[in-house]
Amino acid sequence: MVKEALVNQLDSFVDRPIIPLFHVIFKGLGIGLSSGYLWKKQRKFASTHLRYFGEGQKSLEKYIEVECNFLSEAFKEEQGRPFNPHYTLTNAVSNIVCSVVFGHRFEYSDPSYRRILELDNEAVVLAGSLRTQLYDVFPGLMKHLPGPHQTVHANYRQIVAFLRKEIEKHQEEWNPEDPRDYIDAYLAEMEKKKEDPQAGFNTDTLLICILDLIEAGTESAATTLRWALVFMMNYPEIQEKVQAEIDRVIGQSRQPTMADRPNLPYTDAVIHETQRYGNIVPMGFPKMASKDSTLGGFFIPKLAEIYGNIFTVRLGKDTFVILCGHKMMKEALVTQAENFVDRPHSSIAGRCYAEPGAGLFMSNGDKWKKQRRFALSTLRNFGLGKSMLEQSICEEIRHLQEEIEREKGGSQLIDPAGLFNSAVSNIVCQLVMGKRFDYSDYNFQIMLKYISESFWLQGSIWGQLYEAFPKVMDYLPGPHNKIFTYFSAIQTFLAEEIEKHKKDLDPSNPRDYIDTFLIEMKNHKDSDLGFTETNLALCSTDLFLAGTETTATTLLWALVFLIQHPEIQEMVHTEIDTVIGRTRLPSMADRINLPYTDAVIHEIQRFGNILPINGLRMAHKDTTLGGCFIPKGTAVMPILTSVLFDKTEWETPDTFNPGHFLDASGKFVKREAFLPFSSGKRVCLGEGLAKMELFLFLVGLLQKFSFSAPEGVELSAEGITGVTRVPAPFKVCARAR
Ligand code: HEM
Repeated sequence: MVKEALVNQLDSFVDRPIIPLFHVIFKGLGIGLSSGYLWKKQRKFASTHLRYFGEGQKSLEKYIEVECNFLSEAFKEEQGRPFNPHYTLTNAVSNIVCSVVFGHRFEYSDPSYRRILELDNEAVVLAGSLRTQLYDVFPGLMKHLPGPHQTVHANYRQIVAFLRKEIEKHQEEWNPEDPRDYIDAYLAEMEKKKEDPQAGFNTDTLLICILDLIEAGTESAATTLRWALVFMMNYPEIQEKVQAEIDRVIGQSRQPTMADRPNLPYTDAVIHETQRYGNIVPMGFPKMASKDSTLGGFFIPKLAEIYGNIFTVRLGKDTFVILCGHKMMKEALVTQAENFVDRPHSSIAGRCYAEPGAGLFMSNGDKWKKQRRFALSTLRNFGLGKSMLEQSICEEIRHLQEEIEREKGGSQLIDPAGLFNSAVSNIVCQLVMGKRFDYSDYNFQIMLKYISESFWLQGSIWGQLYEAFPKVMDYLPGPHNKIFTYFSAIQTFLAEEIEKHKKDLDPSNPRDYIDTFLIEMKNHKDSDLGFTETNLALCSTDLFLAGTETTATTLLWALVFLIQHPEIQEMVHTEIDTVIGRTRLPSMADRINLPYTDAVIHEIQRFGNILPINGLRMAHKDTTLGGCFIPKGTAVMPILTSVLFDKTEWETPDTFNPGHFLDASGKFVKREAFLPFSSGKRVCLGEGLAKMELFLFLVGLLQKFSFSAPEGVELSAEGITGVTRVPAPFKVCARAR
């Protein structure tokens, strides 16, 4: 996996993320924590010049030979008594880098350099502690609080002041004709690179570069040598064999050289094993995905190419079994439907849903079965499959068309996200609350904003931190708290609607889901199947949330893809003109006569891939899947990306190609691996509704408008992934046809 990320995908994972603790001092400069162009230039300069002043020339070996003498003398002075070798060793190792960078070494007895080494060692140790890592999560807050992070910053400031003096001395004595060391060479490069400020050759970057070189060149090698001492003491027989080999090959009188290495295979093996077993940088340094290679989105399916279609991933304290590819998904969600029907515990849901096991999305067992069946039949009664719902959607299309006309004004530009959210949400509001909201309704708009933001927050690092450390996060400030504030505001919004419904409820004439539920409650006074008022608010919230974000996001992707492929948009226009014309509104009966448009809508859903990791599932009992034993209670992640982009199912998986859904004669064809709504017993409850909305809204919009990007703007298909994968915010030009 490490090879896959760092070697095979080296371009995707070359950058460093911003680590707030270090950013205060390093500011993205230098070599170790920089990214992009600056990193490339600084790294290239450093590797070339380290080679020039050391490697490849005799001088580095000479420096080390001299230092070895000093070190042996210092050890001898202890006369076999126990002593702490820490700082003598560290100073010796550090002197090698100092010779290359500053052109001189420091005496072991020099108190000022000893102090720098102590400060650095303390900073490195503290930086890895749990309390200091809190700084990375809450930098804004922690910078005002006492704690080890303050020591880390204070230590680095003293080290930086020390290094700045070295640079100033070099600047005073600088002779461009005779560069003595790394700093001199860098000063010359600063003169040369004046025209290229992005490369970052200035004294601030120099300072951080030498901090990087000194720190990395000191701590790491010195720590490895300390481990070597530990292992030699713990394994005296190995120490003896190394000594025997050295005695035989080099003897006691002359110093070693690199040319001796091939003749010391046992010693060489011991050094390698010391590095492996010492494991001094256990976590590596964090790398940042510079392209969209998200775990759930596209990276995990890549892993499937190496590990097969079923494997385990640990995220924090949680373990997930990952399922990839259409065949594995079918085996789990359809063939073994009963075994994988439940959802695992989620700390976020646990806090949101006041009643345990409430709602539609997260509930399990009999309660879920009953509530799902009730919701489906109620939605059917109020419209699905009936012209009533089609009429509501068509009425909403008229409102949407008017809003687009109003918003675009002279510039022709509209911001589609808010409009689509309002229009789509109004359909589910009709079904659940029996009413639609005006697009200018303040409260409604606030709810829509809360929905989008909480979907994003739940999938963000904040949501993930909450899932991993709920007890700690409960007490900490941060954006994760908004998830709960928003959820409870949405729930209150629905609870108020329920109160209103209770006042004018006519049991013989239910108007919507809320009315039907209130009536049903009377038949379930003694059951625990979730027919309570709290659960009504929670189920309504689920329908409102799931019914808004998903379909609106798919419509946004539709605009992105149709604008990126104007020839496809034109073919859809032509088909609609031929079959429906431009005056009457579309109906579901038209779908069969619009095979190309239908194929385009399916391809938008496939390529849009709006729920990349699907809903989580849990093994209901011990079972076997793909030959692997899955114990009861294991969380399972059926990755939808891996089905919608399955190389064995789609002719051109990585291309937007409506041809995936058309046969040679242009007829629409269904595809088994088309699973944006997932599959099995927990398949999306709103699939029928969503399909109807997507068809009617898209055809209604394309009948009236041609869409394009504003002059000079290229829309991106990269997407921002929270729980859903949404396009980055964009504006479009809507021209009336
Ligand atoms: C393009 C639009 C939509 C897409 C792509 C979509 C996709 C999904 C997916 C992938 C799941 C998880 C299924 C699983 O765990 O296997 C789901 C669940 C669900 N969806 Fe949708 N959905 C969409 C629209 C809607 C709409 C309009 C509604 C409103 C009625 C809705 C209501 C639900 C509910 C209530 C669940 C939970 C079902 C359960 O756990 O039993 N969805 N959806």
